[in-house]
Amino acid sequence: MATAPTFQPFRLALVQLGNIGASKDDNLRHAKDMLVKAASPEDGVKPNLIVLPECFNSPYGHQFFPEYAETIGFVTNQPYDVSKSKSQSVKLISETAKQLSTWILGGSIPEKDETDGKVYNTAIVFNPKGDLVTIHRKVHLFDIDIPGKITFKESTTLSAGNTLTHFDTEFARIGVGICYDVRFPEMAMIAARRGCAAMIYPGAFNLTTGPLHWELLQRARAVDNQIYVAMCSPARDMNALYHAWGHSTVMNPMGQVVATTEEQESIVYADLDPSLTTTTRAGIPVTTQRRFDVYGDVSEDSQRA
Ligand SMILES: O=C(O)CCC(=O)C(=O)O
Repeated sequence: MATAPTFQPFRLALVQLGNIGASKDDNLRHAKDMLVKAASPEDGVKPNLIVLPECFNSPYGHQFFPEYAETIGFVTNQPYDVSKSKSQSVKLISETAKQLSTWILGGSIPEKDETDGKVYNTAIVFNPKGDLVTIHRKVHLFDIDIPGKITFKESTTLSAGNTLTHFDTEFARIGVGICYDVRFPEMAMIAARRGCAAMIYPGAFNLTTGPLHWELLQRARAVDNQIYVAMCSPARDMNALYHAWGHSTVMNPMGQVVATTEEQESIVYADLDPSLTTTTRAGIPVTTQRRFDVYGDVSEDSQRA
């Protein structure tokens, strides 16, 4: 894998999007309006990277995924022509990234792959020219059953992705996961060991696991790996079938909350600082104290990134 770009200071914005309803056109229009708003904070410092939440163009629920799914047709290491894309969401977020001249991690959308007929939960990443640089298909599907609290089975209609995803910007290498992926420490561990400055997870926790684990998991991934970790949720809508936790958050490599919010629609800004990563790693040097003679290095055996 190529050497990671040097981590430079950069500004991240998380759009905790509200009003995600049945109309995809309305959802996309509102996502665009909020991206435009996020690009113009009050202090005038435009974010380098703006993130949307999981499933920003459709209601969240396995029954909705096939109906809202779009064909993207992205193949790693092959040129992708957005103007010929069949995906309405890809076209719109691409156009917005270009208009704002900023990176956009377009949360996730239900994606139908025409070659295998399967539906995935897929994040889409655009550079400031509007090119689709990579996609990430959720690797760990959200299948849980906590009796009397929450039962959810994404695998009813979704298939799992099989690759890890990192992308290089002019300011850092960034790792991508989606929501439930945050529970699997290997993904963040591999990303950190391959030079990612941050792991970003569009996500939509709920009112049971949100208060229990949302912040804890981000804190854990950040402290384990001494990286920044961010999660971007939809706003909570008590009229929707799924009640998202909200609380989009950015955690620093010391495991401290840099920026967060409550459950309503909002935009969270954070300035990511490479010198904090450096001092964290120098002060608590776990990155050089690992005992790979006693246990394996999971980043060595994972080829797919
Ligand atoms: O892990 C959790 O508790 C929630 C995960 C989730 O909502 C998701 O993967 O969409």
